[in-house]
Amino acid sequence: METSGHEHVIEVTDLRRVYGGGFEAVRGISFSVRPGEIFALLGTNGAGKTSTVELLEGLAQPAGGRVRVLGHDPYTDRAAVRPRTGVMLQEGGFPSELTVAETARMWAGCVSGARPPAEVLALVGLESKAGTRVKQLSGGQRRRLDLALALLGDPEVLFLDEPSTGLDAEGRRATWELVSALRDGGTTVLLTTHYLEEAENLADRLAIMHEGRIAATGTPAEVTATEPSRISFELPDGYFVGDLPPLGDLGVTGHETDGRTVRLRTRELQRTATALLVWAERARVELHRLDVRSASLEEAFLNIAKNVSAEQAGGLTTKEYAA
Ligand SMILES: Nc1ncnc2c1ncn2[C@@H]1O[C@H](COP(=O)(O)OP(=O)(O)OP(=O)(O)O)[C@@H](O)[C@H]1O
Repeated sequence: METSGHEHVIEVTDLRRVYGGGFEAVRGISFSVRPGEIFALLGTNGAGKTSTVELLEGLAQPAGGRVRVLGHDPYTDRAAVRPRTGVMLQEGGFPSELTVAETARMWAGCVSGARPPAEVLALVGLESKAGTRVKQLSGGQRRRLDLALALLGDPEVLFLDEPSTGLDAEGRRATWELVSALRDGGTTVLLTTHYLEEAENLADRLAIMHEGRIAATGTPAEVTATEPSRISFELPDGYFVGDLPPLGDLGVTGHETDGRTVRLRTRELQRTATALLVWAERARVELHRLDVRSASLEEAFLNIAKNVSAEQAGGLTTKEYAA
């Protein structure tokens, strides 16, 4: 892919966005997206995801910092960037009286070298709705039409703002498969989402935004690894926590008990679980209701949001985990 000699398709450096009333929605964020990568911006409501994506799409000028898409400034060099990008906004806002096919044809007229409208409608599974008026589509079908239109120009870079909001589970999975297939074909994708499962399933790398800043970034596994794994089990009859091997020696970083149930936190899941099972084997006891699991992206997300808020409440600046 030709990226004007740039290794990254999207480069964001110390980006800031300030709205009319002086509100700073994006407070100096940096990240980059490599060719053929799916990068997800996650965040709480009002975190600044849409404000950021609009800057990447060249819809507004940053208050500070720098954006490059395919090596160009998307705002001042819009003519160079726009034909090579596809954009799916949160609200498509199409004339509701037109049919799906008419909408796709109208949109294709605005795109140079557009793919046949029927082809993109088939890609998103809307071919049977070609003759249906847009106002008669369900919310999920409208989202799929938005996606079809973003694909008309066969873009090198695709911006998807909450692509699966309003879709049912099947529609969401179909969208994930399509976006993955586009990535496998070389398209670079930047998406925003509220769905942690979506980021976990789709994203090669992600950034978690909170109150205008990036609180964590990396692969889903790297971000998840910031949280400890958990092991829980029921103490065997006649045993107490003090009968277990010294928990510190097992790599346990914290524990709590609730009646007979013991919950351990560890950053060395395999070592802790193995030591615990070896102990149980030697003691000839069964650990009932044993549950061993890595942290989920959801736990990492909730804790990051909580910790950042707590730091800010304490007057500290947000910790940047950004790589
Ligand atoms: N035009 C505007 N004028 C003033 N403030 C705005 C404007 N647009 C957005 N904001 C504020 O900027 C902040 C970030 O909004 P943004 O829409 O970027 O967040 P988001 O992460 O996309 O949220 P959501 O997940 O709810 O869509 C919010 O506090 C919002 O109220």
